[in-house]
Amino acid sequence: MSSLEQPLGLGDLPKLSINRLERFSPSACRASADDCSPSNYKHCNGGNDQTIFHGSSSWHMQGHYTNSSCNGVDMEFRALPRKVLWDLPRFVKIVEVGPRDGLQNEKNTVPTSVKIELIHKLVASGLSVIEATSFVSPKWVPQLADAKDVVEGIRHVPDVRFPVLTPNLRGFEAAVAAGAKEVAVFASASESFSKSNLNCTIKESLVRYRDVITSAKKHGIGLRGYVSCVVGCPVEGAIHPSKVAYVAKELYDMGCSEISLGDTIGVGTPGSVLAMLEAVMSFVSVDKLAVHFHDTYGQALANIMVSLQMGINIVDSSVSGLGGCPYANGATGNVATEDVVYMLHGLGIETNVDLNKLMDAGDYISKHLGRPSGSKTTTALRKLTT
Ligand SMILES: CC(C)(COP(=O)([O-])OP(=O)([O-])OC[C@H]1O[C@@H](n2cnc3c(N)ncnc32)[C@H](O)[C@@H]1OP(=O)([O-])[O-])[C@@H](O)C(=O)NCCC(=O)NCCSC(=O)C[C@@](C)(O)CC(=O)[O-]
Repeated sequence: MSSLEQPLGLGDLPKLSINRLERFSPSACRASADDCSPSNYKHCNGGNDQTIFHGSSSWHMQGHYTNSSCNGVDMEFRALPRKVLWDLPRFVKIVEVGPRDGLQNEKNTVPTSVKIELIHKLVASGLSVIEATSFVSPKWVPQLADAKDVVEGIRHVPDVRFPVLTPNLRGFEAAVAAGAKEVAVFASASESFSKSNLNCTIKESLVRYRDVITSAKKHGIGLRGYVSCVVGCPVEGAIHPSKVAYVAKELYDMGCSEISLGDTIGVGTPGSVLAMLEAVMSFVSVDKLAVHFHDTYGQALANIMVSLQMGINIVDSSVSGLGGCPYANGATGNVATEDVVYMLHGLGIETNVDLNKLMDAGDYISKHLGRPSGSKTTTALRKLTT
């Protein structure tokens, strides 16, 4: 990765003639950098060893902290970034949903071989969880009618989890027969969306999922649960947080080990997301929660940030920002994985993902689809390097 491709932290802004930002300049801290090394941070921050010093790049957050905490220049800023960033996780697990959520909404069906190659490229970037496909009715989602062949094509790949969506027992059995080791069930917090997406009420979907979950437990199959429309529904409008909390709790109590909260149409803002998370977190422990944002209104990264601040450390995203739900009018793609990785690395949060290789995967699928990447990071970096 060239230096241009490294995520920029606040320390990259010394040229701005804004006084407050100048005080964050890494050069302002250089003289005292040794004193402020991560190993000495305990001393610098008054003995508290909780720290976000976990990146190694010079552009990660430590320059920012060492500067403000050790040279005595700016005590005001020592407290401020800590207040805002202190509780961020050290590591975020990214659940890549591009091959499933991303491709289920494409006008033209993507060939199986391209899907498999995309998954291999995503694996090469370091992603450890990649949602591969769905075992749903091909009449409802023809784009994923080749689910069995996709699973067959990746089943030899070691050390990576490949969950697949299953809407009922029939889908579950087909997934297991194909070799899937992990499945996801998907309910909705909106009655109308449940009807349009699953052709049943929320209650009926939960009854179906009880069977799937019982069977999954018997077979030792991993289980994820989705709640969609967690902030808004294309038909009903705003969704009350209590409805989300109810469905999340039901799925969790039935045995889903992770609950992904989906803003299916991307209408959430940090304010509405916060209220929703607070309600859900009253019933489901935060370490079992993931967030899944579509970027329809450009709010996804802000929503992820507030989720991290709430303690969530699992984020769903889609390479190149592919995606959308065929049964949610107006929903655009998921937040681009490249943009999420760029932001997280800029915050000094580890992901184990190689941004360059991830962008290669994005280029591959974008080229196949005949349109530019939906990732702003890729667009910016490709301009710099060509
Ligand atoms: C649930 C059903 C099947 C009900 O669909 P239905 O029409 O009510 O069910 P049915 O039992 O009457 O079956 C209809 C036909 O589908 C067959 N069938 C039935 N089940 C299966 C199966 N598993 N696999 C393959 N075939 C199946 C069944 O055999 C029958 O075939 P026919 O007799 O007509 O030839 C249908 O509504 C469906 O497949 N829905 C899935 C829609 C979907 O995948 N939507 C996108 C998911 S994205 C999402 O939910 C949001 C999320 C997770 O991404 C998070 C976020 O973004 O917020």
